[in-house]
Order: sequence, then C-alpha cells, then structure tokens
Amino acid sequence: MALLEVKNVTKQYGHKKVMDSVTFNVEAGHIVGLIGPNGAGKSTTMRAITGLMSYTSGNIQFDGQPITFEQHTALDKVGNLIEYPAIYPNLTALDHLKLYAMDTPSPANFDDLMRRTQIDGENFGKRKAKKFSLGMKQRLGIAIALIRNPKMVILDEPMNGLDPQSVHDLRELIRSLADEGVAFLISSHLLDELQKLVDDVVIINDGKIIKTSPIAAVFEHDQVHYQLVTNDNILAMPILVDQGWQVEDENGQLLITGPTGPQDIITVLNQHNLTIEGLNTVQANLEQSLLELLSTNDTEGK
Ligand SMILES: Nc1ncnc2c1ncn2[C@@H]1O[C@H](COP(=O)(O)OP(=O)(O)OP(=O)(O)O)[C@@H](O)[C@H]1O
Repeated sequence: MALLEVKNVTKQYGHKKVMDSVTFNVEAGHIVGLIGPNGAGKSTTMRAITGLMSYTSGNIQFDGQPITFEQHTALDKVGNLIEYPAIYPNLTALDHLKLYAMDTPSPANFDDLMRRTQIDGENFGKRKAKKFSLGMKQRLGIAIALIRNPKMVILDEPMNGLDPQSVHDLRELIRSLADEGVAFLISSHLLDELQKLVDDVVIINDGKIIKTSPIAAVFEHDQVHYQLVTNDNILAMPILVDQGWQVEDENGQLLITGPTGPQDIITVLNQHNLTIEGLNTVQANLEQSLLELLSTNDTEGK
C-alpha cells in the first residue's frame, strides 16, 4: 500500500469542479512533483491532503488512515509548508521550533534541525524573526515542517524567495531525507529545479490529473536535439538531411533531431570537410514537455 493514496477526490465550488476525480499515490521515500499551470488545482489538492479543506467526494488515506477535514490524526506524521509559514516577529528561530514542538512527544533534535536547514549558520537561531529575509523565513518554515519527524512532507512552492545557493541546499536536504525514507509532495513553478529533484510527477490541469509517471517517462518520447554550428551551414544542412536527420536553421544554428548520436554527425561532416564550430546536446526539459502535454490534452478535450 502506498503511504499516501488520493482516490477519486472531487472538490466543487458551486458547479465548478476544482478537483475532478483526482487520483494518485505517493510512496515512502519518493519525491513527487505536483505540477500544472496557474489555477490547475495544486494548492487545493495540497489543502485537501493536509485536512485544511473539506472535499465533496472520494477519499484520502495516509498510512492506511483516512484524512478528511474533520478527521486527521494521521496528519501527525505529515509536515507541511503551504503558502507562508506562521512566523511570530518577536520570536527567534529556536523559539519557533520549541513552540511548534510543544504538543509533540518526541520532536526532532533542534540543533540537528537547525543545522540541516542551515538556520544555525549565521546565528539565525538567536535572532528575532522580524529581522529574517524571505529566504530565511522559508527555511524556518521547512524546519517547522520537519519538527515531528514526519513520514511525509508537503511543500507548496518551497523554493520561492530562495537564492540559488539556498535552492541547491534545500534540494540536498530533501534528497537526504528522502534517502532516509521520508516522502515529499512538492509543487513549484521552478520546473528546472523540480526536474533535478523529483522521482515522479503528477501533472494536473483544470482540476484533472493528466499524467502520473516517473520523471524519466515524461521524457521518454522526447527525441534528443543537437545544436550545431559549422563553417558552412548551408552546405551541411542537405548532407545531414540525406542521412536521415531533421534539420532546422535557427538564427545561424542548426537544430538537429535524428536517429543517431553526435558521433555520426561529426563523422559525416568530416567526410565532407566541414568544420564544426559548436555542437551541443539540448537537454530534455520539463517545462517544454509539460507545455506539449497540456497542448495535446487541450486538443484531446475538444
Ligand atoms: N474558495 C474558493 N472558491 C471558489 N473557487 C476557488 C476557491 N479556491 C480556489 N478556487 C479555484 O480553484 C481553482 C484551483 O485553484 P488552486 O489555487 O488550487 O490552483 P493552483 O494550481 O494552486 O494555482 P497557482 O499555481 O496559481 O497557485 C482556481 O480556478 C481557483 O480560482
């Protein structure tokens, strides 16, 4: 049984279904990205899972126990950071951890938590929260989400307001916790960052799940592209086309999609005495794949 099971959950506001039979699982130790355009239903889904909101039908189970607006003992083992954390300006980071740990019989070790979330680094532990930057508040929010040694953590846009180094550190923290068995459900608009982190994706659009799959499978139908510049692109183009590659001229660079790898491109150009001035692989990109999926979905829906 998966750690989190969301089955046919529908949430209706009046006649509008903002969650329409939403179904997906999160396994222990997996990092799952919940992605979709603005207004797709990501926050609503996270709010339903964390018992913050009632839902119209369907069911949600965590660790075999139901989660509803009224019933959420199972949530003792779920940490979350949804929107902004409740932070009190006159308390220090350490005060916050003590406060949030008050009703927890065996909270995480505060020093360990502050070290892992890098709150201790510049003595933030002793500084009042009113002096914190947005990034610092975000780190404190994540530390609070971890205070109960959760089995799963739900993070809505956790990278907002963080500088690139902090995003990198957060990624490392999430990965190390996942290696210890903690599951994560994360939404983010920073798809490049999410792509580096998640094991699985759940793609939602207009309240409906349009894909759930391992991240690698999102790219499996994407062909690899190469960007090429030669000393004579006009000559190179038909030579490559003859060999079965699709070639487009994009502002002086040839964008190549084809049956075989770069070694064959190099060989055939060498045979024609063409000089390669640049050859790069264009990585598969979650943002592009998401846009393609959404456009296919739109067409199918019509
Ligand atoms: N209280 C509410 N009453 C009516 N409609 C609502 C309410 N809360 C959310 N919605 C609608 O539900 C839909 C989903 O909103 P939600 O905030 O879950 O989307 P999201 O995917 O998190 O978007 P974003 O990326 O912009 O945060 C939107 O159309 C929103 O307008």
